[in-house]
Amino acid sequence: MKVTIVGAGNVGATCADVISYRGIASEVVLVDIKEGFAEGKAMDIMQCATTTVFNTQLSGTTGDYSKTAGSDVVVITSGIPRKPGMTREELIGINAGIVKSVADNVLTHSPNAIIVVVSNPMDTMTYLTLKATGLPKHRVIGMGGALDSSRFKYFLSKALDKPANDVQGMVIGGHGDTTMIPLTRLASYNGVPVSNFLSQAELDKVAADTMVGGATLTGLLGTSAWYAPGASVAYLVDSILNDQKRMIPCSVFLEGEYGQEDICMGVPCIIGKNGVEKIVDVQLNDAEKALFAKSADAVRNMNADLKSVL
Ligand SMILES: NC(=O)C1=CN([C@@H]2O[C@H](COP(=O)(O)OP(=O)(O)OC[C@H]3O[C@@H](n4cnc5c(N)ncnc54)[C@H](O)[C@@H]3O)[C@@H](O)[C@H]2O)C=CC1
Ligand SMILES: O=C([O-])CC(=O)C(=O)O
Repeated sequence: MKVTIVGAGNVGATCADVISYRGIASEVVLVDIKEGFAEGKAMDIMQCATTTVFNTQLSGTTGDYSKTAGSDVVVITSGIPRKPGMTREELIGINAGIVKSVADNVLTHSPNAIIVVVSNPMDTMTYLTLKATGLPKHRVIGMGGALDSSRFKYFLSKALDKPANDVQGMVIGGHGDTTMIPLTRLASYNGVPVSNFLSQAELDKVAADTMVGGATLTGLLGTSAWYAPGASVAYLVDSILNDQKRMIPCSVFLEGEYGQEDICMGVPCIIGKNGVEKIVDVQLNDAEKALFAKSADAVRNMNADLKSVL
């Protein structure tokens, strides 16, 4: 199975690294516009093959999309990341043009690929990719919910003082500092509701920390995060390529689900070899439905800024 990752920067290269050492794909092509950059990242990662022990064939190219031909999955991470104090939404001006041209280039050589959109503002970039390419909705998947959910489980595990892998939970809604919806009501410690162990104030703090998880890391690192983002993309790609049918919150096109139309935002999806195979209705309560509607309003406002590129 072949994966192309466009953007060999922090997130793209980390994703290539995880896909390689976990043997998720047999072939990975990294693409960047910076001369020699993707080639260098690919060579560096390939020189781990005998120490972390993998057989994935990873190569890099400076903009030669013919090398990406026949990809099963294409991941778009090209674009600029935010700096401390910025929101993801402020990246739209530069990233929209990049994402649109990249999507056109990859589809010329891989007309059947499933596209995973990572560049921010991710929900709007996913909507742009879907509208600009005309691809069926099951083949355009925005990655955000997998990452936000892993951060949610991290903060829950800290509050519970229990291993993160014993914690279940999901974040839906937009992938923004104020639009994410950590579903604390449905989170559990090995099936037991976390509300059995944590007070409402503690749960509120977990939710608040999760929502600004990316901003906190951007403040600490000077640019946005990459280890968890890259690993989250690899997790999603694994579910597609290996037809795992995992339930992963992803930004997908809604046509009435969760009360929304003509928008891409995070909802729980079954992800398999066909991409988005099903949207799962988790039966939100009234308060959660109100949060989802508010989140959708914000994402829709952002999408309105696409008029100049669409
Ligand atoms: N959806 C999510 O959960 C997450 C999204 N992001 C977003 O992912 C994007 C990438 O972040 P980083 O990897 O940290 O940035 P980075 O700056 O390290 O890497 C971006 C790479 O894209 C390349 N690039 C720019 N234009 C290109 C083009 N037209 N064709 C090919 N390559 C091109 C750049 O040369 C650079 O190497 C940002 O927009 C960031 O906000 C980051 C983390 C999580
Ligand atoms: O925070 C950012 O700008 C990058 C991102 O989407 C994340 O790490 O969640």
